[in-house]
Amino acid sequence: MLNQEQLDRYQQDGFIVIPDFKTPAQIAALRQRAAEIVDAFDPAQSRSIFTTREQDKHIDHYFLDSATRMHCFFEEEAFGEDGQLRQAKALSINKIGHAMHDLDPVFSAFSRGPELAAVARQLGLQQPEIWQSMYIFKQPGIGGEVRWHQDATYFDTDPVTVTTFWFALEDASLENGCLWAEPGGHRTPLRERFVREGDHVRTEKLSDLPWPDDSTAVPLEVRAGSLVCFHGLLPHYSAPNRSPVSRHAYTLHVTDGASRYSPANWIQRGAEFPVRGFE
Ligand SMILES: O=C(O)CCC(=O)C(=O)O
Ligand SMILES: [Fe+2]
Repeated sequence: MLNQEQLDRYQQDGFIVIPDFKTPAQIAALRQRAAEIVDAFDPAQSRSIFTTREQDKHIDHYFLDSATRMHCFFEEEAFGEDGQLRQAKALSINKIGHAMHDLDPVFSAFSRGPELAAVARQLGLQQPEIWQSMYIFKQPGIGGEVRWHQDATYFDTDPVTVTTFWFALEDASLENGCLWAEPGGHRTPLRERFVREGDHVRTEKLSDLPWPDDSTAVPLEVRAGSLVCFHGLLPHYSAPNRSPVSRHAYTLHVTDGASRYSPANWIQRGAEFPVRGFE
């Protein structure tokens, strides 16, 4: 799948863009399925329109439970001061997460197959384990920023093996909030760790190293169908989407079963719902 030059580039930069990895038909099927999940979603389930402390607890549970389910999360700017949605529900959801790749046949088919298995192998994942899937809408007008982070913050393993497989389902541009990354930034240390303690999660600061800015980071403007793979220590970010055009993407976070997966990671799987790879 990848030639030596592309693999060298991955080592050098910490990311690689593979154009035309998915066909328009594959993308259409995933978009259709996502739209159906959103359509079936009852906003009262997430309780995210309430802001009291009691309700915050529900939001926590709604988030933690999503590790093994398919939950819809609203954009932060989805609601007006009157507590009502500012645009249609279908244009208000920030993302669906986090187990569609195992629970839904359409998502599972998109998330697996010999091509993905081959890329994972070439990137050094001996025993790929897909922990999480996210369908990110980056809605027109209100699509939220994803602040600078490293994905190893959320998928801590020893050694670091988490690798992100990010699929553009629409053209991603500077206007609609494409990804930004810092070439070579995968050689910087882990800055934060997201730790689960029972029903709570917290973020531990590990390093004072600053995040990149647009003097060193580059925008990853890619066409629909592109696959972007990146290293778990690569700092990345995406800006708010103030444009009238959405920026749908689908992303998988994958570790190597040969590395030790931290028992403090927020997503855990057991024999009742085992973690699977690309096969
Ligand atoms: O799509 C985005 O804006 C951010 C995605 C991301 O952080 C990821 O896939 O790890
Ligand atoms: Fe990320």
